[in-house]
Amino acid sequence: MDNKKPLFVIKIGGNVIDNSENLHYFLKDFSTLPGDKILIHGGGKIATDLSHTMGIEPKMVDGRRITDIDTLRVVTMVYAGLINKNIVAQLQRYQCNAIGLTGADGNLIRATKRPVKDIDYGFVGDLSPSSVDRNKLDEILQTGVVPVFSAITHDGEGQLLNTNADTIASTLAIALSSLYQVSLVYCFEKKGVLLDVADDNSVLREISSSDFDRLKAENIIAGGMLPKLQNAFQAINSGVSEVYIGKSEELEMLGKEQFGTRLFA
Ligand SMILES: Nc1ncnc2c1ncn2[C@@H]1O[C@H](COP(=O)(O)OP(=O)(O)O)[C@@H](O)[C@H]1O
Ligand SMILES: CC(=O)N[C@@H](CCC(=O)OP(=O)(O)O)C(=O)O
Repeated sequence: MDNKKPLFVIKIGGNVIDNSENLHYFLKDFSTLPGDKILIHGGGKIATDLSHTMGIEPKMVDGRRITDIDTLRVVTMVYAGLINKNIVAQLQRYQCNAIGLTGADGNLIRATKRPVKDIDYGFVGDLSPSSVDRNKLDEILQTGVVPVFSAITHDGEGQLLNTNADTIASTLAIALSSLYQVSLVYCFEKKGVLLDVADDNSVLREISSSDFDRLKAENIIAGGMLPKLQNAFQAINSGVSEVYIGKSEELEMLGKEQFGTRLFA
């Protein structure tokens, strides 16, 4: 029997954040989840829209943003400022005492600038489980305050780095799995991993890593779902107790009814 305390590590994606009604609905449900919890948010869609407005052409390769110095300024303003502080304020409104963080705050997540190979991603951070100061994060959790992480980390040498929010969520979940019984939940705008991406009723209730390989080969899983599932399977294979992917507006079903897609090793 696992007698570790339960912990929810929940990630919310950019398409939900872009819709204030859906975001508020999600935050209300998030605030009522019992026990310890951490929220990680993206915001890629808003950063892309603002980049266009500012005359900076966004460039994505394999789901990762090429982050030159101007783009780093935009994503820091958008993720660590605008979105992070709005989410924290909304959570306070629902009596959920939250604290907004980047990886630089409290030196909680230290990343490594992605090495230049075929592609120079610029100021993009890569993570490993040792990137996370799990004891410091545990101290924050024990105060009862809910950490809310944006997609910004640092390298310990004064450089901020743009870091994929799905990867931050799985890395935090893995790092904390030695202290907690972690449920990692990816919330986005669809009902789960779908057999037909245009049909919200085609949810696959369970997928294993061999199903993932097959669905990838058949092109049923594509785009942003590929890195999300890679991160999610890494978590399930590295000590995280359970991993779900589902719709942000259905979070209240978690632990009560069937929520989204559950992953199996
Ligand atoms: N089989 C699939 N089931 C669900 N979504 C899929 C599938 N294949 C591709 N996708 C796409 O993946 C997207 C989710 O990835 P992404 O946009 O990175 O998520 P997030 O909003 O959490 O950052 C969905 O909006 C959908 O268009
Ligand atoms: C390096 C990198 O790609 N970082 C991501 C971070 C934000 C993110 O992950 O947002 P979503 O969850 O909304 O996609 C980006 O700038 O798009």
